[in-house]
Amino acid sequence: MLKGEGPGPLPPLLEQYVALRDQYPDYLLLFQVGDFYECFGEDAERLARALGLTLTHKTSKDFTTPMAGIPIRAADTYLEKLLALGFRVALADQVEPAEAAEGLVRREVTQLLTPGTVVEESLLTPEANYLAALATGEGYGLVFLDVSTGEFKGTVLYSKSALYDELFRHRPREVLLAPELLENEAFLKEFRKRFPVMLSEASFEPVDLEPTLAPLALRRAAGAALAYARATQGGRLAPRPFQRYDPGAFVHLPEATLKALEVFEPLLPGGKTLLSVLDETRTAPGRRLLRAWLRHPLLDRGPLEARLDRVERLVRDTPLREGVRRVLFRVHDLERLANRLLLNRATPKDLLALKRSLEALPELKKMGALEHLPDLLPLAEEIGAALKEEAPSRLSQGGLIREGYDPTLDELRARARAVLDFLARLEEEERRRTGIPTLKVGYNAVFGYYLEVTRPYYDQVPPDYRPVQTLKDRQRYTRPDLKEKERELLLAEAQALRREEEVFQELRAKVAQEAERIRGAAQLLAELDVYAALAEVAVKRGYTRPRFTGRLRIQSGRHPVVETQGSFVPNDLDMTEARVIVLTGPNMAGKSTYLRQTALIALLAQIGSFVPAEEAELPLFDRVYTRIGASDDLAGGRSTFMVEMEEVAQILKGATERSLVLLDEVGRGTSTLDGVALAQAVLEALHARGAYVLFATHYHELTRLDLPRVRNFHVAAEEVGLEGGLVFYHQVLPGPALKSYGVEVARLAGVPEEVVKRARLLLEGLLAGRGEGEKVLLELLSLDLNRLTPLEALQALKRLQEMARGVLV
Ligand SMILES: Nc1ncnc2c1ncn2[C@@H]1O[C@H](COP(=O)(O)OP(=O)(O)OP(=O)(O)O)[C@@H](O)[C@H]1O
Repeated sequence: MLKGEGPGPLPPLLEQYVALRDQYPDYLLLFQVGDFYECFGEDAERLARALGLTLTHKTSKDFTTPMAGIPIRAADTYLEKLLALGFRVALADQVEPAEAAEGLVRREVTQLLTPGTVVEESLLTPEANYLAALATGEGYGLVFLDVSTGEFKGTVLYSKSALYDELFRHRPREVLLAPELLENEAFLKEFRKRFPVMLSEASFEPVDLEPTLAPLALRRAAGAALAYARATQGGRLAPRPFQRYDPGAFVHLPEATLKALEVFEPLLPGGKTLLSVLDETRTAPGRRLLRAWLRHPLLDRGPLEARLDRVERLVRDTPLREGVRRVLFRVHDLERLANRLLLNRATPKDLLALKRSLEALPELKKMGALEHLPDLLPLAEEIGAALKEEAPSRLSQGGLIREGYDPTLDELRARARAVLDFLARLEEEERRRTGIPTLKVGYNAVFGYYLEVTRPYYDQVPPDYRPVQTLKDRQRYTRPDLKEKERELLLAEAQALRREEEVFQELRAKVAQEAERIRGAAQLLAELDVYAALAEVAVKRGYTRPRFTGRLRIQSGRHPVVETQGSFVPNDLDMTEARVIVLTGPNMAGKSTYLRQTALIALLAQIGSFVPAEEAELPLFDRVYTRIGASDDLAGGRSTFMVEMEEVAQILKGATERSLVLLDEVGRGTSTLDGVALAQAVLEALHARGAYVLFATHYHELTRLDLPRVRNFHVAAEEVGLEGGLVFYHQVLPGPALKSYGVEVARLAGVPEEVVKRARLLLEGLLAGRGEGEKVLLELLSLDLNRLTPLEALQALKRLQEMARGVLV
């Protein structure tokens, strides 16, 4: 019922509102009243709260209820906001003109908008807009559908962490959960925490997928996505053939890695991302494809070299690169255009955009940028022959079809024009006939065309004029033949308008037959766009082509994002012999940056991009793991240390000899002794595994690790002056750092002098005293006597003795 006060039945308007609203219980119903969309009752309160609107009251005789509304003129802005807030919105429009209505205007729900299914260009960004559906069975069946482009794909995942990784990668705006998941409270709770997104219900009836062997969980999820999307689109949907993909066929990039490397999103608001540095694309499909590549870097050399060849060609051939980018600038979002064609939603403006885009393609062919582009020029010519260059955006306005395209239309227009000519001549003729110099032909909505005579000439009005309206100083008349002409004109105009619509629809249907070829062209253009963008970045920033030699050796590598923000000191990395690098150096020296740049270079190489280095030899990594920084999961209720160890556990479970692992201060979240012990054990395990590990740490104990493939490096910094000022060189050099400078950095940060002094004193005490002694004991206890060879035992003894000597001196 409607929240309100007052006895008796609802006023009729509100009754109509409630009836429609109750048909769409999961939606916020916006109800057109004239120039506004209104909500009443509790929904009015929700709307006002969500959008910060003032709440008013709808009051009639003995009834009052809260009311809030948005102007239809500015509806898009508000709708966008509502969708972003996770509302589903139903638009109930007036479907007949108010003047034509007998009593209450008829209203119907004309559009259902949900975050994951919008197709209105005004409510979309150029990014992919995914609706996801999730069902269980032999694993998690996860399906993504982008209603705006028709992209439709899915995969089966066998662990929750893989599931969340995949969700994080795609960032769907709405997720449909199968009933067994919606009813599983524990799952739901965790899901909400890990992946806060709008959840919706749908019927999970399985559909057939190619290949028909697809597991039930996948077929159910696909069925749910299709059914839900179809319902919001009024039954119209044009999905592309379902694509089943295997995340294992790509480099594994866990959520933590994408976050830590700031691939798509900055860690701090306003920060720059890898994507923002790379995104020199010129078209929306190109931008979406670049994102897709970054989501799924490749494992195999063949396709990577092919991509690199394409990029290299555009790097070397500057006129070609510039030409391509210039042409692409004129190409519209062909993917979404093709989709709108298939849905019968393309507007005249869409067809013109299509025409302009298609016209640009032969130029690309001529340049030699794309050989296999389908020839769609005839289609562009057809559109050009039919539509005027400045077609109105709405069909109902008419005037969009060119003269000479359709004989029937020309004939109707000629008829209308003849009447207009007659009316134009009429004024002249009647003035002559009646001798009234002020006689005028005019038009208004009530009387149609009329003849107007001013008072002084009333006696000259001829007998065939019939008065229709008297004003203060003038009189308006009509004439039987005038009425007739007017009817003729209106009829011809209405018929012409209808014919225009028919012609447009025929044209659209004809163009829609080529939608698949347009999609094909869109795909090729998107790729070209990405190659050109990567080439542009490579030239602009001085990247080089990586070589997949199986060795990890980077000369003068840089961080692709940090280097754009100021001067940057390039650094080398050579892990030909080494597998573990222990990196020490004061805070702020550049350890994290060095770690990240290594992974970013590898990632860039494995999407087929040039890399920020003078020279880069790389293996093909299968996974990139990171454990960087304190990613508190306060919302998830897990402590920093707990999160850290969970991530470490994942890494230890998954890392192979082809994996790249970045560890930044692992162990920091707990007591020093625990931390050192854990860090060492983790390093030893990864070392045994043969993974490529970069380990940044303040635990100088770790620089004494005695393993064959461990190397020590440090980031250079220097103390200047007696007061312990610190200069950072950001230079990575062999050997461990001599000390950690933590106290000096604290001083730089403005910690009061007396505290710094006290810390220095304490530090000296610690260095000289107990701390070291404890480490000797720890080392002693960590020896596994059952597994030591006599030689190793002797070496350990020697090391212990040296350490003990250090303590006592
Ligand atoms: N090679 C470099 N050239 C120029 N500036 C750099 C370089 N490396 C790092 N920086 C800058 O130095 C600052 C500190 O870098 P980073 O965070 O990597 O230090 P860190 O050693 O990891 O510090 P902490 O131990 O406190 O985490 C950053 O602002 C970064 O932009």
